[in-house]
Amino acid sequence: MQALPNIFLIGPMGTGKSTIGRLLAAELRRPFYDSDHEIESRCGCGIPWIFDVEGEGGFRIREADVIDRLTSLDEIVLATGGGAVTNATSRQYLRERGVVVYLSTTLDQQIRRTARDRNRPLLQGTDRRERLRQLMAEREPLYLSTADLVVTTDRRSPRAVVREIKRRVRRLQNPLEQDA
Ligand SMILES: Nc1ncnc2c1ncn2[C@@H]1O[C@H](COP(=O)(O)OP(=O)(O)O)[C@@H](O)[C@H]1O
Ligand SMILES: O=C(O)C1=C[C@@H](OP(=O)(O)O)[C@@H](O)[C@H](O)C1
Ligand SMILES: [Mg+2]
Repeated sequence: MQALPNIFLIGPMGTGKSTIGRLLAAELRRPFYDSDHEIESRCGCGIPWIFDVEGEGGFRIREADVIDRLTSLDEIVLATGGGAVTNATSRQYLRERGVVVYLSTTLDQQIRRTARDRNRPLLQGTDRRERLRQLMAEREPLYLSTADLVVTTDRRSPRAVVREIKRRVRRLQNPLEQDA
């Protein structure tokens, strides 16, 4: 069976990119990368620290560099951060270097799934619902224009989402084949 291309996951905070990416990579027996984790390990510091010291602009510079490096690899699964698509060059690299899957979810699910997390600076000290709604309004066109596939993660377990991604990516590769 034909090897799957690189698979890049995009979408808003809390949609499940990091969780599902890790599971998908394990099922496909290929390396998994999370751009946030890569940024933190290269910097030796946490994302909140980067936002505090270098601002969102500094974080985006780091993120664009990491996206370029990771999308240059072969046969990987990459979970990007929710704002990676705000960089036009990153969008180009994602589109050119693999299959891009937009994991979509509802605002309620985003709120529920990010409720206990303190590692997302953009959500600290704000009206979380309003902030997430505003980010989605700005970014949804970028998700849609960058993605090859859209897969919802609502009311679906991570494993069910992984099955759906595998099925849809294989169908993208072999449109004439009956679903195995
Ligand atoms: N399909 C899903 N159903 C329910 N909870 C999920 C699902 N996918 C992820 N989660 C949970 O939502 C939270 C955010 O997931 P995460 O992978 O960090 O999202 P992202 O990387 O897109 O911000 C985590 O606690 C994770 O366990
Ligand atoms: O939406 C965003 O701008 C961000 C999303 C985060 O990643 P997740 O989408 O994995 O939470 C992380 O990159 C940073 O906090 C900024
Ligand atoms: Mg993540």
